[in-house]
Amino acid sequence: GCQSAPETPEASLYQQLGKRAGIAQIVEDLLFLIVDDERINQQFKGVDVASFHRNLTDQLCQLSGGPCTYSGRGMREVHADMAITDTQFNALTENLILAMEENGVGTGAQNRLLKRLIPLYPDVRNL
Ligand code: HEM
Repeated sequence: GCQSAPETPEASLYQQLGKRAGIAQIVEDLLFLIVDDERINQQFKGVDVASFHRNLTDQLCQLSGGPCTYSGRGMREVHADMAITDTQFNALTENLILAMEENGVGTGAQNRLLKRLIPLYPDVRNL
């Protein structure tokens, strides 16, 4: 096969997202999209934006193989009382994709990140 790439896939996804600074920008743009999205913005009323931004950035950084440690709460615990619907889950995913598009992340890298988020789905939906 063509296994000549020296980096691990994890390190390369982190690079493709623009390292922690790039991920922080994606999360900032995601926050603006969330605020404008009537399907989900009511869920975010009263949220500590700075801490949400830091924790989500660390989580995506760690998930993409970067040198970050997520120090927020567990996904099930955080989202348990929100009664998040499939429509809302998909709306957030759509906004994340848009935020990645806005930051020039390629489709392949987008899909690799989404693939790593899929295992969190049952926790976020409290299923
Ligand atoms: C794969 C999907 C998701 C991931 C990876 C994710 C990740 C996170 C993370 C890392 C935090 C911060 C936790 C902390 O500060 O301790 C958080 C908080 C939050 N999430 Fe999600 N989330 C997802 C889906 C959703 C959806 C679909 C909604 C609602 C539409 C949502 C609403 C919230 C809200 C409102 C908070 C703030 C909670 C608080 O600070 O009290 N999340 N999420």
